[in-house]
Order: sequence, then structure tokens, then C-alpha cells
Amino acid sequence: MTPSPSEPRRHLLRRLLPFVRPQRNALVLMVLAFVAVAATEPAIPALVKYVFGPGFREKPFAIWWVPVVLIGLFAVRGAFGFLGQYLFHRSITRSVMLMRQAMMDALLRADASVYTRLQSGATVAKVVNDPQQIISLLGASAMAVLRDGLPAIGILLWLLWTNWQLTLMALVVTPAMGYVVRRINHRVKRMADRNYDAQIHLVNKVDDVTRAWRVVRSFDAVDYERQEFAQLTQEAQRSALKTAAAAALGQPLSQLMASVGLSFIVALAIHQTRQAGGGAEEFLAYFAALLLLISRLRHLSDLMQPITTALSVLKGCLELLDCEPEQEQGRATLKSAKGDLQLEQVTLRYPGAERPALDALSLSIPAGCTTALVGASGAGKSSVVHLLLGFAAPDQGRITLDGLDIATLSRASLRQQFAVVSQDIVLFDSSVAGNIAYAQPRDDARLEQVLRAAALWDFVQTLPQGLDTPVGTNGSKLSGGQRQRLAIARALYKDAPVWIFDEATSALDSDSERAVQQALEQWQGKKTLIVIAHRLSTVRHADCIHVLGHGRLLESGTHEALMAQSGVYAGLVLMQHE
Ligand SMILES: Nc1ncnc2c1ncn2[C@@H]1O[C@H](COP(=O)(O)OP(=O)(O)OP(=O)(O)O)[C@@H](O)[C@H]1O
Repeated sequence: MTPSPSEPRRHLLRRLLPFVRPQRNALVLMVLAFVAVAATEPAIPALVKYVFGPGFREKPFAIWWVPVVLIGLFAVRGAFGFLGQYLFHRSITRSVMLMRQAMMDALLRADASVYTRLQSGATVAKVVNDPQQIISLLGASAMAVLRDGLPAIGILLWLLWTNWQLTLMALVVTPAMGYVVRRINHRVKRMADRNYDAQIHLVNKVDDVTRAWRVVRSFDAVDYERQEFAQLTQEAQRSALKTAAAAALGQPLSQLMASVGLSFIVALAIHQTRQAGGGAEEFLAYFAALLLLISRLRHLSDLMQPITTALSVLKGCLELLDCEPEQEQGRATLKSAKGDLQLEQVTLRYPGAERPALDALSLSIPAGCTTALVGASGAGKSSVVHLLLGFAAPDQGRITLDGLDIATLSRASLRQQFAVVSQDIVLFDSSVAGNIAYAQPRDDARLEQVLRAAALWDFVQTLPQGLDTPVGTNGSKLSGGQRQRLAIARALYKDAPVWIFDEATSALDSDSERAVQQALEQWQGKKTLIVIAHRLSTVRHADCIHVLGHGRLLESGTHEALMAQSGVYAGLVLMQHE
């Protein structure tokens, strides 16, 4: 569920409860601590008044009591002040932590389709920065409400007690002020939403430029990117200014409304004073308190902008927090499959796509064999992998693993059966060993075995920290071929019955490719290997080659059989030889 633009504020705020509620004890203690600090405030002048009050020479206490009590009072005040601040920041930081954890959890559990919509920069900002901004802004506003709101209520009660007619009259203008404030609030909210979007565009631009720095430099696009960024920052600056201006309008307008009420009050007060024939002191005291109340209320109206900004940011976070989680399909578990895979009349249509990516596709991937999937770009090869891993379910047909419909298996159990090297290599910002033994216990002997198989052992030996050498963000310190071999080693390290190599050797030179293929032979018959390759020389030794076209199976057979058939495969091979 994505929050609608008109979702009321209280609904939005309620969404923060799960992160704030666990801190309720600390928050109550915090309020008590601040009340204690406030209580010491009048104690100091009271003490001074008592000590130096009438007849202070005869006061029955020893002189040294004065510093003791004064220092003690300040110490108590300081201790409560520290406690209040500490509890405030403890509650804030813990709420931020819980919110970040919930967002990361939502991200990790999101359905595969969500990832196609996510923008990486914005997602980083949403998980890392936004919870901090939301909770800090709202926390500071709540503190300000306590600081100004409580005295405001006190003053109001005093005003009512002193002269209820005048005070009620003052309150008559409240609905009108409320109306003005609401209208302005509405505008501030719209501006804050735009401001948030502008910030997200900025984040995405920085993310793009950082990821694609090579493209930017090689296209000599530094000036182009600078201009684009300047335009985006200008938009962000404009929307930030508009938000601030809209919020700043609140103060003079509500003051103007207040002045209307105030002028009537002054007139009525003068009238009352004349009628009663009393002095002006009472009226002056009342008037001073009223001005004090207005000043407190003004501070409160200044909170409009931070609260509105926080709610706009929160709305952006909820889009991620509420993103569709991956639904568990079945419950059955499988310890270790043999790896026999069958696609039966499988159709897959991506959301919004005109034609199906897979169209009633039936094919067999026998256990312990090497099966190749080939075909033109867009033929549907990666879509088969997408389905095998349970990232999407077929719209029609079914896929079986060892005779079991994979839809009946839990996703975790299904995915345990596969190790994948995908087209786009992704490495973690960790060491060589951390990348290979990813999310698994480290076993150095096994690391050596898979690194040798991936023709990377010699290279790792030359690294300054060997297996513990960091590879940089997404393997930025490695060559394209080394990154690919590291990804191969990672797949081999996961002792899964089915290995899927989707264009896994495309970046390797022919020596490395041959080395990897020879190494794989030691697992022949023990593992089911699915190889997707455009370079057909890579798959000529496969036990079976399936040729796909437009999501359908065009031909199947060994290299020799397909060549003899002189069909699509033979045509592709000939084309690559030319
Ligand atoms: N997430 C997606 N949303 C919509 N359409 C998609 C999506 N992924 C793939 N497709 C479409 O599905 C079809 C099959 O794509 P697929 O990636 O399976 O082809 P492929 O044979 O692996 O291609 P290549 O060899 O270029 O990797 C293509 O027409 C592609 O545009």
C-alpha cells in the first residue's frame, strides 16, 4: 500500500508509532527530567529572595549552607538536564535505528518486481538519511511543543481566571486563525512534497554520476553533467525557498488575525476599566500575559515547516516500507535435489509487456548434464532463469524439480538448489574471501579449490593481503575478467546441485575460458549445469543445446545433431564463423 497524497497527517504519524513506542518509558522519564529542570528554575530566585529577604542577618543557618544549597541546586539541575537530553537522544537514535531496520527489512523482502522500479540512489537516501531526518525533526518539534505549549496552556488558564470575558473574546478569532494556518499548511505541504522530490532527483543524479564515472569521462560529459546538476540544484533551491516562504507567510498572517482580535480586546478592556473606574495596572498585567501567550503561540506556529517537511519525507519512506513483499509460494522443502528440471508449457508475460517473454515453452534439463540455452537477444533465456529461481511465477504451465512442482517449494528451499553467475556481475564491498564465501562459513581449503577452478588462484596469490584483499565497491579494483571469475568462484563455492552460468565467461580471454571449462569437468555428472551463451563455441560440448526464439523452443540436440539439421543453430554458428 502506497500512501495517497492526501493521507491525513495523523495516519502518517501513526505509522511512526512502532518505532517510537518501544521508547515510551525513556520518553516519560525524559519529560519528568525536564519538568524537574523547570522546577529548579524558580527555586534559585526563591532561595536568593529568602536568603537576602527581610531580616537576613538573623536567618538561622550557617553561611556555608548558601554555597552548598546553590551548588547542589545547580548540580541537580545539571544532572536532570543531562538525563533529559540523554534520554531524548537515546529515544531518537533508537527510533531511527528501528526505522532503518524496518526499511532494510522491507527492501530485502521486496518482491522481485519492486527492484525493477527502485532507483538505487533514492533507496540509499530513504534507508540511511530519511529516518534520521524525520525522527530528528519531529523529536525537536515535540520538544518545542513541550517547551512552549505547556506554558501557553498555563498562561491561557491564568487569563481565563483573570478576565474570562476578554479571554473568550480573544478566543473568538481562534477559528479564523486556524483557517488561515490550515490553508498555509496545505501550501507548505505541497511545497515540501515537491522539495522532497527535488532532493531525490539530486540523490539519483549523484548516484548516476558516481556509478557511471567512466562513461561520463569517456563521453567528455563533465560539463553536461555539471549543467544537469546545476539545473537540479536550482530546482531544489527554488522549492526549498518556496517551502520556507510559504511557511514564513504563516506568521505575519496569523499575527494580522491576532491583531484584529487584540484591537477589539483593548477596546473592550478600556471600556471595562472606565466602567469600573479602576486603575490600569490590572489591564496592563492582563495585556502583558496575552502578549506572552501570543509569543508562545508564534513559536509553535514556527514548527509548521519542520513538521510538514518531516511528513513529506515520511511519505517517501512509506513507499519503500509498504512495497509489496515477496509472497511465500509453497511450504515443501527439499534437502538436496538431483537437479532434474522440466519446463512444461510455461508462459511468462512481464507486467505491461506486449507479448509474452516465454510462450508455452517446454524443455528438459536433465540432472547431472550440461544443458545450453542459446538464441538471439531477447529470446527468453534469462527469463527461464528468472522463473527457475522463483523471482516470478509462470502465468501458465509449470516447472518441476526432481518431479516436484517448484511452486510447492518454499522460496528458500528452491533457491538453495541453485548457484548462479548472472550476466551483470555484482560484487560486494568486501574482501576476496568475503565475496566468495558470501553468507556462508569461510573454509580456506575450499576457497583455494574454487579459486583454482575459476583460474583466479594465481592472481589472488599476488594480492597484498591474499584472500583478505578488499575488492572495492562492486569489484572496482578488479578487471572485468577477474570480476567475472570471482563471481564464478562464488557460485562454485555454494555447493548447490544446479549451477547456472548466464553469459558467465563472456569477459574471459580464451585461455581463461578454457581453464574454467576444464576445471568444471571435475564436477561433470555430479552437478546440473545450465549454460547461457552468445559465443556458441562455449557450448558446443554441452550434452544438449536448446535453441530459443521469441520465447519458444526452436530446436534441441547436441552440437553435432543440430549442425546436421542445418537449422537455426547451424545458421547462428555459421554467422559467428564469418
Ligand atoms: N523486467 C522486465 N520487464 C519487462 N520485460 C522484460 C523484463 N525482462 C525481460 N523482458 C523482456 O522479455 C524478453 C526476454 O528477455 P530475456 O532477458 O529473457 O532475453 P534473453 O534471451 O536473456 O536476452 P539476452 O541474450 O539479450 O540476455 C525480452 O523481450 C525483454 O525485453
